[in-house]
Amino acid sequence: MILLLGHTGYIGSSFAQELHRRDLSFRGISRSEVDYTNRDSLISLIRESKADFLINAAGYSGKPNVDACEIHKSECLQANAVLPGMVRQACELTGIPWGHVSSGCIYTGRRDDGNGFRESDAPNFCFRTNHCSWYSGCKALGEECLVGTDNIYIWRMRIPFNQFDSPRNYLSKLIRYDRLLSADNSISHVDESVHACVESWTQRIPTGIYNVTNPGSITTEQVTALIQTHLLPDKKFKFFASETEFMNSAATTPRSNCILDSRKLLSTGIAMSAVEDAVISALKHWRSANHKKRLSIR
Ligand SMILES: NC(=O)C1=CN([C@@H]2O[C@H](COP(=O)(O)OP(=O)(O)OC[C@H]3O[C@@H](n4cnc5c(N)ncnc54)[C@H](OP(=O)(O)O)[C@@H]3O)[C@@H](O)[C@H]2O)C=CC1
Ligand SMILES: Cc1cn([C@H]2C[C@H](O)[C@@H](COP(=O)(O)OP(=O)(O)O[C@H]3O[C@@H](C)C(=O)[C@@H](O)[C@H]3O)O2)c(=O)[nH]c1=O
Repeated sequence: MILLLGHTGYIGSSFAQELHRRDLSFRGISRSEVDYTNRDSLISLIRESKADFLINAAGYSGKPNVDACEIHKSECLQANAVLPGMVRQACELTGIPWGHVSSGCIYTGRRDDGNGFRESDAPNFCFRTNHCSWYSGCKALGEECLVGTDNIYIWRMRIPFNQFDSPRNYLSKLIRYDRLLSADNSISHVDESVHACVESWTQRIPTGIYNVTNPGSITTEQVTALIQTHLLPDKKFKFFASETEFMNSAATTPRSNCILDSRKLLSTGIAMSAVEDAVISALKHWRSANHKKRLSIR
């Protein structure tokens, strides 16, 4: 039996669907039902439910985006840095393995050799290095609280998207933002990523950190061109002249635009589609928010 923390969230609900689709026995837990942020409550829950795996998809990601984490600093710190360390204690004391949803947003740019960041590379967009966002700093701290843990999968996703129009979907965001930042990013098709995370447990691949992004990277301009080709041929996109202009007019905190190397996951036999193919697939199967009519442009 799998315990799923944060099943009401954007990423957590995708895990719930994937577990349901596979007919795997699981129980989604919400803080309103059991306060899993309390270590003893979580330990009791693990013991009573006889769980043999736990997925932590709970966290504070900010709505509509990470700018909100600059205002709600204590919630972000508690949910992204303190909670993982507390879940670690509960899982270690009860002896169950677990998976933690982390973020590739603890990096910026690419490695000095031009390649994507590997799982073994130290974060370079965190409180220990440069000027990072509060969110990214807290996510990196959360991973620090897990150093030395056995029996854990740390799944790093980035900028989720899929075929369902939603305020959290990267494709929906690009369609709706007034102006766009030019960037090159590794991104995660949510359904494929969650499938890969669950697969890592069902196949019992070696535990550790995994970058769970679609192989490769994609620029904002490439994504908008694909949106025009496959969904909205008449849509015009406007871009910021620079990151400075983006920061001055649309954002309060810097964004982590970065490239991750996802070959470690692939080496275990778990494959995700190339990033451009994943974006095209989402656009070809696009479903508007009410799942009935196609997204209308302003
Ligand atoms: N969305 C994204 O772009 C990405 C998210 N992630 C990570 O995935 C995890 C989930 O994010 P996402 O699904 O976007 O977040 P959501 O806000 O959609 O859901 C998070 C869930 O976490 C639970 N939660 C526990 N503590 C808190 C708290 N203090 N404040 C708010 N919610 C809390 C809530 O469930 P309940 O109240 O039912 O217990 C909530 O539904 C986070 O760790 C995030 O860092 C990683 C990469 C990308
Ligand atoms: C606000 C804004 C962002 N962008 C760009 C910046 C960035 O490249 C991309 C996404 O930025 P947003 O601010 O929408 O999303 P952001 O909150 O930065 O998204 C991040 O959330 C956390 C939870 C994660 O873990 C990350 O993986 C990532 O998904 O869109 C624009 O082009 N125009 C805008 O007006």
